Order: sequence, then structure tokens, then C-alpha cells
Amino acid sequence: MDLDGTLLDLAASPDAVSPGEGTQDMLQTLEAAASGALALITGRPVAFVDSLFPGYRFTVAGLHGTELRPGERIAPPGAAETFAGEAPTAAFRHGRDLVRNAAQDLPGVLFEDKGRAFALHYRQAPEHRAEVEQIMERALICVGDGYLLRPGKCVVELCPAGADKGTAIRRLMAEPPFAGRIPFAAGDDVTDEAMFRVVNEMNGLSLRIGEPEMTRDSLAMAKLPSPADFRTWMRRIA
Ligand SMILES: O=P(O)(O)OC[C@H]1O[C@H](O[C@H]2O[C@H](CO)[C@@H](O)[C@H](O)[C@H]2O)[C@H](O)[C@@H](O)[C@@H]1O
Repeated sequence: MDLDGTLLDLAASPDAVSPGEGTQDMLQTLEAAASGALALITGRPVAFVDSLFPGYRFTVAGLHGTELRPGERIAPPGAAETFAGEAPTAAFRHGRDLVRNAAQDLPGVLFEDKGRAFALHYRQAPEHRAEVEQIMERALICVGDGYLLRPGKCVVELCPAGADKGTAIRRLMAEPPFAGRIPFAAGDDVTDEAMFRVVNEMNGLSLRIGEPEMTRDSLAMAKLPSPADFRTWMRRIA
């Protein structure tokens, strides 16, 4: 499942999210019931996800599938390294610094450094959307080949190309304990549609979270209006 807007309520800034009481226990219960076949598939870095769930490592596909780290139920702590792809190039670091500096001139626009990716958020300053898009388009030219822009909810991200949430599902489904199961994927954003496409191809179940006007064109076969509804449903299953 996806995190922001699916399991977690959306917040004003990237750092202001919290899983809320009981969510970690619920996920661990579901993970145990599925013999470890539960993964968090997110645009966040793996390290940020770990910080949300202290003392426990879930299986996480981070940075839209760029990073992959098996959880402690399927690989003991210490044994499970994060696969993170290529290290950032000098051009990437230069592009990132340009964007960080440009954000300082736009009140309410937030820069998020995610290691091998970065994002510019305009949730608190929607009037700057066009400038944010232009800054990120210039950054893409600056970092060169091997990267792409991902527009999301009040955000534009610059990420390594070559992976998305659909490729993350394929990689997970090729290995135990996921292999041979019917996949279920839940998400709330355009970047989650890649997961739904793959899960639907595998005759699995796909669920998009969001109000009906936002989810009308989704590939997902089922819809729920909010993260709170999703958590209630997951708790019932747990
Ligand atoms: O794939 P996800 O787990 O859904 O992550 C997508 C991006 O989510 C975060 O941004 C979004 O959530 C913020 C906190 O609620 C919100 O302020 C922002 O407007 C949303 O776009 C995160 O900051 C990004 O790094 C993720 O890629």
C-alpha cells in the first residue's frame, strides 16, 4: 500500500505526517497474517518510512520503486540492505541546489530533499504552482538523462527514471513471500496508477482512495473516499 493520502492523512507539509495511534500494530498484525507479504510502496525514502514506525522495519519500496528494502519479518535486521540504485551525479546535485535556492524566493513553497530524488511542494502556496513547474522543468534539463518529473498532489518531484510503483510490484511479486499470491494494492495519486495497472494484469485487486471526482478516471477497480475510511477497513480485516 501507498502511504501519503492512503494510509496517512495528507498534511500541510511533508514532515507533518503521523501514522496515528494503532496504525503500526495494525500493519504488523496484517503482515503477520500474510506471512510477511505486506509492503509499503511510496514516494518517500525508505529511511523516512522507518522513522514513522520506530523499532520495526516493514518491507518498503521507496522513491517510487527506486529503493527496495525487505522488512525484518522476511530478512533479519542487519541482513536487509536497501537497494538504492545509482548514487546521485554531480549534475543531479547541482540541479538540486538550484531548486533549493529558487524555493527560498517563493514564500510557502517547500523544498524536500529525498537523497536520490527531490521535490518542490506548493500546497501552502497554490499561487506559485506555475513557477514550481517551471523551476522543476529547468532542473530536469540541468540533471540530464536518467531522471524524470513526477507531478503529484501539490508537488512536482524529480526522480530517477527506470522504476515506478508498477515495477516495484513486479519485483516484489517475483520473490517469496509475495510470489504466488494474489496482489492487492491501495493508493491515492496518479503515481499509484502504475501499481493498479500491474495488479489488474495479475488478476489482483486495486483500490483508489479519494473523493469520487478525483478517482473517476482511475484504473482501480474499487474506491474509498478517504484515508480514514481505508484505515477503518484495514483495521476490520486485521
Ligand atoms: O507515494 P506516497 O506515499 O503517496 O508519497 C507521495 C509524496 O507524498 C508526500 O507529499 C504529499 O504528502 C504531504 C504530506 O501529507 C503533502 O504535504 C504534500 O502536498 C503531498 O504531495 C511526500 O512529501 C513526497 O515526498 C512523496 O513522494
